[in-house]
Amino acid sequence: MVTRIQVAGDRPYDVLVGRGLSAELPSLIEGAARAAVLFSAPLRERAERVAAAAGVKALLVEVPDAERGKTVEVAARCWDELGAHNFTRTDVVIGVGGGAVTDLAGFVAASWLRGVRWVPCSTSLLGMVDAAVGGKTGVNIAAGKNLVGAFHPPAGVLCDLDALETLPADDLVAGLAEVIKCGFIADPVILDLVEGGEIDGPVLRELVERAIRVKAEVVGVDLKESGLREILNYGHTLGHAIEKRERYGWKHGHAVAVGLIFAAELARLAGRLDDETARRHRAVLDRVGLPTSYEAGAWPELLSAMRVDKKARAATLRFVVLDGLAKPGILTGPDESLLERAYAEVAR
Ligand SMILES: NC(=O)c1ccc[n+]([C@@H]2O[C@H](COP(=O)([O-])OP(=O)(O)OC[C@H]3O[C@@H](n4cnc5c(N)ncnc54)[C@H](O)[C@@H]3O)[C@@H](O)[C@H]2O)c1
Ligand SMILES: O=C(O)C(=O)C[C@@H](O)[C@H](O)[C@H](O)COP(=O)(O)O
Ligand SMILES: [Zn+2]
Repeated sequence: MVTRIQVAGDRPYDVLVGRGLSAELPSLIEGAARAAVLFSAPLRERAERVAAAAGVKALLVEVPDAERGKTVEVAARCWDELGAHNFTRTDVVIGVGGGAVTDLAGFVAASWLRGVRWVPCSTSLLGMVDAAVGGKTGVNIAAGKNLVGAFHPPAGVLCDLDALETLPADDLVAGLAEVIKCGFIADPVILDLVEGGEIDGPVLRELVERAIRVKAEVVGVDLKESGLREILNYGHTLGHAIEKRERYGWKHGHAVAVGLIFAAELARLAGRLDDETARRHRAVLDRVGLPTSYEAGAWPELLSAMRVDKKARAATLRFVVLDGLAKPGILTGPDESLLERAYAEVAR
């Protein structure tokens, strides 16, 4: 069974969730003569199958794995490959991999000839529920996470659940951080499911579909993050600062997990969130094995890294917080002392 979740916008597209989805690819890239298939080493076999299923001349482009591939230098190498093979505006870019590869593939597509079509074939939980949906593409630079990029929605998204069978357990857990984020900002049934028992088979599929629906609803009305879309950044202000401090060696989902607890404590200390909902953050993240603390001495460096967060306006930091379960809002310009007290709750 294939589930289709539509994402609205100027050019609406579908996110397909199911098994063995390669046969859906040709209809998404109709009119293309060539496809560049970007992948990293662990996904070579899958990328070769996707390339064969595309039904057009395919150029396989291997990129470094995980965050090592999400750089300007790797993007430039991809541009050179497209140039060497005379890729034109009717050709397409396909990303086969987790969020890092699809963010890179989307960025290469957004920037090549000022924008060509692209399709993420997402292979990680985090990629399916978040990175592949919504058209945020980009790379990291020394100054911070995802600081160079473009909004460039895909032609369609393939979430082949078969891929999750080879996903390392640690990466499945990392993906749950974004699923749980969706539970807190919009769909508490997600939290009930995660708290309820084993996360496999039909429960995993339900979680994937529910989280995609949360994201699709939001990006369908606010592609460029002029308001509502900011809620998807819940937990990311501190999360991205941790990733930068770790030189992108921490998994994104792990950093977001710590960031979610920080944001919950911030809201609780600001008098906006009740104790029980704040406590639930730690409990649910802990339950699935996500990290819930970070180095105490890192605070000054993290505070400075948060200043390049995309939600900041001039010198004013802004945080997504909750005013209750599934009631996201913005906390603007909190005192440094409040931020420090919230950090003390995650510091070890
Ligand atoms: N664009 C967005 O809206 C958005 C949203 C959320 C996250 N992101 C980005 O996504 C990235 C994180 O994505 P991620 O958690 O998928 O990490 P990732 O892409 O680094 O993948 C994690 C690891 O899993 C491996 N892997 C992926 N699928 C596999 C499979 N099926 N079988 C075996 N190995 C597999 C990868 O090769 C990698 O080693 C971050 O860069 C983050 O910033 C972007
Ligand atoms: O799609 C969004 O919008 C999000 O904020 C989703 C996040 O999970 C994701 O990590 C995103 O890449 C962060 O975006 P950024 O603009 O803060 O870099
Ligand atoms: Zn994220």
